[in-house]
Amino acid sequence: TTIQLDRHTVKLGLAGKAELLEDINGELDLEQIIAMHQQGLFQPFTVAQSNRGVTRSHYWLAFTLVNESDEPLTWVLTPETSYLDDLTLYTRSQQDDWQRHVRSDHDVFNQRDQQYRLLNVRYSQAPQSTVQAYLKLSNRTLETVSIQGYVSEQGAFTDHLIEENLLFGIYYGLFFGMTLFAFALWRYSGVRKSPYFGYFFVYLSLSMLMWASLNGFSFQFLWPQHPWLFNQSFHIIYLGVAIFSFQFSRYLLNTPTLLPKIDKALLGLIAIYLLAIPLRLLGFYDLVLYISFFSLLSMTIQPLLGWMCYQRGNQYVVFYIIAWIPYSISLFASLISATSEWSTFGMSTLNMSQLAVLFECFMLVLAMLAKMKHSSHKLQAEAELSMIDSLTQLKNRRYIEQCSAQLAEQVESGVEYWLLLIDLDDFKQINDKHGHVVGDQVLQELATILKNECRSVDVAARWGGEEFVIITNVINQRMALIIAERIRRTFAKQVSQANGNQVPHTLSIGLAKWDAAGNQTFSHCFEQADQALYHAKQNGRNQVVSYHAELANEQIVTPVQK
Ligand SMILES: Nc1nc2c(ncn2[C@@H]2O[C@H](COP(=O)(O)OP(=O)(O)OP(=O)(O)O)[C@@H](O)[C@H]2O)c(=O)[nH]1
Repeated sequence: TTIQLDRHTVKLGLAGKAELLEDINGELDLEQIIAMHQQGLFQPFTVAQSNRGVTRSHYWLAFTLVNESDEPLTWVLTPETSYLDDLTLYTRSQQDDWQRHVRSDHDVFNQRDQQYRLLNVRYSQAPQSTVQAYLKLSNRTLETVSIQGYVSEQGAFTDHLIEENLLFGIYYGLFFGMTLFAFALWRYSGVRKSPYFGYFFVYLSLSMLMWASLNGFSFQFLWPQHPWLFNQSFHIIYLGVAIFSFQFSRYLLNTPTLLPKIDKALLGLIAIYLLAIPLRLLGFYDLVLYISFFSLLSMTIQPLLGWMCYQRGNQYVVFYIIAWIPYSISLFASLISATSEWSTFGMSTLNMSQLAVLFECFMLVLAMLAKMKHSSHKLQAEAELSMIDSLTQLKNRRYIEQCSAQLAEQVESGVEYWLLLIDLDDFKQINDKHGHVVGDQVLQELATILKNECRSVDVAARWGGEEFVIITNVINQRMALIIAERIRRTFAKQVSQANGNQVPHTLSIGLAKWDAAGNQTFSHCFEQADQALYHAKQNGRNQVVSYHAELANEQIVTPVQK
């Protein structure tokens, strides 16, 4: 049970080098402890005994520190956990009197010997000397207890701190970088109304706060003057982390729609966690401690939630599932370590969790990106669907309006568009004679002809009722007339069949050149095509009429062979 110190001693664990005594009621004083030690009531302290679970017990560690060098040596003693309430160290050098060093996380930060995130005692040991020590670790309330302690030579400890701070600097730098990136994503990508971003930010902030509390940085940087804030708030922070992680998941995964029953259960859990917050403020400490640990434990079901949503077709949640797996495993291990005596991992699981939460948040940002991409595809698909005519599966009038505006913007000089306005002849009679269903069938047959007669670069659409539109960019009027004439003839030849009856039909076409490059508006061109169509109807139907300037005054239209 002796600890040999030298200039290179860094974080030398007391396990294996100390003896342990549990003081269940915390009533024993130094005299009694010394007597019990002499009676052999202490037992060897091993790593396996460091996790004590949730307890009110106080613990004593007895050990001896030896400085064999010819120089004085200053050492620093630190505990395992940041949230230890009280640390009392009794030391006796050679035959001197016993000295008592009392440290508490209820004291303001700058009272600490070493400005370090964990409580500590600094002690200068004379050359060639032996120091006998009893270390008492205790909490003022029910708490998860891990009783390891570490001794370091001060110079070596300072070097170690440089490394540790660098690592934590990188860690928090990555966290803040990610927060900024997520914020920029939210601010500039048009998803400002998506609630999952809001929940993500709160979850991220609370997670950082929770881990800053658990690793002790909160005492150093967040509330150095008000350490009581930690003891009053940490269960509420746990609850907040759980509440916001579930809210984030509900919105990201869309559980209300995909998993309605499970979603109700999640809402139930959230309600319990919310209720626990005022209970804690009212003083129900022990109950809320267990609820808050349970809330963290319940978070580990989230990869499963992701998996269930994935199976129901939410393919974009893959990143979400990957995000949660390492964090769930390490959170689970941390909780087992903290609340039971089974695990020998000690607090290394907390370090694992800290790394895992960084990875998790990074993957959750990717998950949100994936969701945004998915949503924009869905919106695009919906937008496309809203521009399709359901009866004929041709594009509809809305599409033509949008597409003509785009064509007008992008048109290059020298490109000519031609507009064909197609209208069935006496369609009302077809409906009246054969019924609406047959009328629909005729419209569908015409749509098929238009699809076949158009090239992929042309646009064919149903303008409304029994009127159709084609925009084509053939090189001259002759080509446009050929296409129009081919459509007219094919439709006239193809007699429809309905209930054993033949349904003959014809159509008329008004043709107009759309001088988009010359700033002619589409609606102006449409009017001209409409005038041409009017003349075709006036002139006996079943024909193509091409618009020209004198048309409005002419009685005779341009006939095309029937
Ligand atoms: N079956 C069916 N009929 C439709 C649809 N949309 C419009 N109609 C009918 O199309 C007919 C158009 O009639 P009118 O505007 O008088 O034109 P028309 O009978 O074709 O005469 P002209 O155009 O002058 O040759 C009306 O009876 C509408 O009810 C549809 O989606 N399905």
